[in-house]
Amino acid sequence: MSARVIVGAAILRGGTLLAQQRAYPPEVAGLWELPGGRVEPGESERAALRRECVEELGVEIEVGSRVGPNVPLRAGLVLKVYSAELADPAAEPQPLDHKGLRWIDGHSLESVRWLPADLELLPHLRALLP
Ligand SMILES: Nc1nc2c([nH]c(=O)n2[C@H]2C[C@H](O)[C@@H](COP(=O)(O)OP(=O)(O)OP(=O)(O)O)O2)c(=O)[nH]1
Repeated sequence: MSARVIVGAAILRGGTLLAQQRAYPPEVAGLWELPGGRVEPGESERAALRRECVEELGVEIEVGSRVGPNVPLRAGLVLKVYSAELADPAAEPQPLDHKGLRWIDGHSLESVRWLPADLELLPHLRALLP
């Protein structure tokens, strides 16, 4: 069976990248990740990203192209990241399911406490920022 896919959105606005801080489970609470989550059976990866961003952030996004490689997570799961923008640039994402949100510039990217898998993607995320 192929690995189940977790999609992550690298949402860009004004030269910054949106990150969200996990509230649970305890072993990763306080660490930062990209908005996203599991692709449901029969759902496209882009549709899953749009759904997750409505659920987690309360905003619509436009999904762009793939960013970086597939990153294997624990057995049977793989993380795939896509670039994205807010459909309405004036909309303000809300941390509906997370501890907090942060718009990160290129200089701060490395100092954020990311989930381990996301560290592998940092050079690719850095390349999206001025
Ligand atoms: N959304 C997201 N998840 C990530 C990233 N990096 C990373 O390792 N993950 C992991 C954390 C979770 O194990 C999984 C995402 O699943 P999820 O967002 O549905 O998290 P969850 O634990 O609430 O879901 P579940 O397993 O209870 O269904 O992928 C990332 O940048 N964004």
